Amino acid sequence: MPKLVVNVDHIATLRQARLGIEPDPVTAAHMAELAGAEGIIVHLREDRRHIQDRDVALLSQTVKTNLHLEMAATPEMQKIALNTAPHMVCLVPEKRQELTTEGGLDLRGRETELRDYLAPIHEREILSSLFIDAEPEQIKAAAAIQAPYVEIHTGHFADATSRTAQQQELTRLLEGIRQAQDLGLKVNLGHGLNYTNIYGFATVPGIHEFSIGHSIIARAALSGLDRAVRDMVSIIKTFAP
Ligand SMILES: CC(=O)[C@@H](O)[C@H](O)COP(=O)(O)O
Ligand SMILES: NCC(=O)COP(=O)(O)O
Repeated sequence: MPKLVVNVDHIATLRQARLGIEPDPVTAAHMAELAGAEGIIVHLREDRRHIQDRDVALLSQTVKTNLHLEMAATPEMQKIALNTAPHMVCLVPEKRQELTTEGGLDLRGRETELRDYLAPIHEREILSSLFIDAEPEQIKAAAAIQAPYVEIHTGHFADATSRTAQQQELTRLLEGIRQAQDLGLKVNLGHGLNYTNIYGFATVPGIHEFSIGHSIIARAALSGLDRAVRDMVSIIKTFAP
């Protein structure tokens, strides 16, 4: 059965609105784990718009399941990853002006660079994942970089504005998932997934994890974090193994 890994970035977004101390993403992570999350994700952005270095340091000591650190492939983030030793790092693209992640990494021509970038992380026995679009060239490049996981970007599927467009995006994702699995990559899915669109993946075999943040935190704002996580866990537990 796929795991639910909860991204607590937007607990920190609310905290940073007043540059205060609450709500604390560290507390939220613990609550999410108690509610059934099998991992916690934080995206330490270069601009620190939400998750702070303090959050990553504390979470690396307090998360009982698995901590996933999303980060740009920079020397600063490599040093932080090596110092905090999360269970997994996920390399994601970043643009300061973006509202949220807009797409996957472009791996083409960067195979050697990223394989070298990940080498010290792998030496510390930290797993790695590459956040990519479901494009054949990107999936082939991910296999060449030898990161054990890919996280296939589901944002275009989530943002589709018609059923036809959503079905086209879902078909593209399913083809990408199959190609990645055929190349021996473990497949996670994430970005923009919610309590409705996630059913598109209910019968897809071999998905390792769903990385979900915004929709869970949005529901939590109205019905509480425990309920929001339990609701998503109860959906995913009905999915194909
Ligand atoms: C990579 C991804 O899709 C998200 O996990 C990422 O965290 C989105 O960035 P924000 O959390 O800043 O919206
Ligand atoms: N990598 C995707 C993630 O961690 C959460 O993305 P979202 O659900 O906040 O869009």
